[in-house]
Amino acid sequence: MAKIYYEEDATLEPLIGKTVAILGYGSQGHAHALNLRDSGIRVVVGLHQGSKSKRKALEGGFPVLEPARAVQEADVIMFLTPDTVQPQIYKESVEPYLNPSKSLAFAHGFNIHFKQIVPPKEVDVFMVAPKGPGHLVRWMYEEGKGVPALIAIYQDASGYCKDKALAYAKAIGATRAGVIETTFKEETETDLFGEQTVLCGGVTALIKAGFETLVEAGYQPEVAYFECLHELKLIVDLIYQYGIAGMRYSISDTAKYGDVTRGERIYKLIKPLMKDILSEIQKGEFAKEWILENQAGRPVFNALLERDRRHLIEEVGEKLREMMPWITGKELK
Ligand SMILES: NC(=O)C1=CN([C@@H]2O[C@H](COP(=O)(O)OP(=O)(O)OC[C@H]3O[C@@H](n4cnc5c(N)ncnc54)[C@H](OP(=O)(O)O)[C@@H]3O)[C@@H](O)[C@H]2O)C=CC1
Ligand SMILES: CC(=O)[C@](C)(O)C(=O)O
Repeated sequence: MAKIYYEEDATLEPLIGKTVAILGYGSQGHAHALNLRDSGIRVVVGLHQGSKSKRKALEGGFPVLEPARAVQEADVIMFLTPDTVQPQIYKESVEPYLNPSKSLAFAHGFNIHFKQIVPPKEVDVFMVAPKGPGHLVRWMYEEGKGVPALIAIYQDASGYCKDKALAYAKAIGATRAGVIETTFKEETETDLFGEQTVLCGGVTALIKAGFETLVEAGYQPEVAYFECLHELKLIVDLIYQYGIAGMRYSISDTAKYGDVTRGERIYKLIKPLMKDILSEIQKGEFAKEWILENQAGRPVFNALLERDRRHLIEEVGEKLREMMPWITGKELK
């Protein structure tokens, strides 16, 4: 089993007195910047001209600079912009100002693993990848807790790159929950797989298919919503806290029997598809498709998101959302 690093395994020392440039101030960016600063680390935010996030970063009390200026001021440069714009930012605003005293950091390994960014050998390159949405990274930190994270060391020119990565993980609260060391390859491939087949893509497919099956069979959309979305959180909360066995302890015997029989049929159908999707990721086919999609201006991305935005489940959700047990009762902003 992998070693898990906790608070006592990490020290902030490698970052004390240093400046971290957070490039981007979105889901992860705002959380890292606020948590780092609350942990006593100096933070500057790098945002592009006309950034919609600038107001929020200024309201957060951060110095907001052009990316190149932020990089020149920083000892650690953390890329928290969309993955698809990182190579251009690197070329234009980071690479010209690199020297052995600076470190590059990422929250996802995509651009390093797929060679969209190839750093010079003389700089440290590490990853601190929270295994959860950015807003939870901040909310959990504020509650004295943390979101677990993965760390990876791609280049250790200084000889103490891992100490820097653990210090960064500690500063954003991840060592409160636990940190596991991985590689850029393993994080990239497992993260892409998980978000496509189990988390976002997988669970949305299950919810939509279930909801549509019931509605098309003539049941009320509100009832279908409760069965296929609302209650999902409650069941997943049980799994999160007590495991699958714990969830099964709490549900009825009737539900358990349906789970282990009909669930088995679904499992057998989807596992071969999951293996195909993992293969596409490992061969770089997904990465190539996503890079080309962005070069073309995201036509498929925008069309499919708009299609889902108009889905009946969204309309019903708007009507029933206030009945949902909020994760934290906070507003996504
Ligand atoms: N979302 C998540 O929970 C997780 C994300 N990650 C990784 O974290 C990184 C950031 O993702 P995420 O937080 O979701 O990103 P978001 O889309 O939420 O935020 C992107 C931020 O980058 C800014 N930005 C866009 N273009 C530029 C630019 N050229 N220069 C500077 N800033 C720019 C945006 O500003 P504006 O809004 O004005 O465009 C915005 O503030 C990615 O590598 C992602 O894979 C890892 C784990 C989880
Ligand atoms: C939240 C998270 O880790 C994801 C789903 O992989 C992402 O947003 O990139």
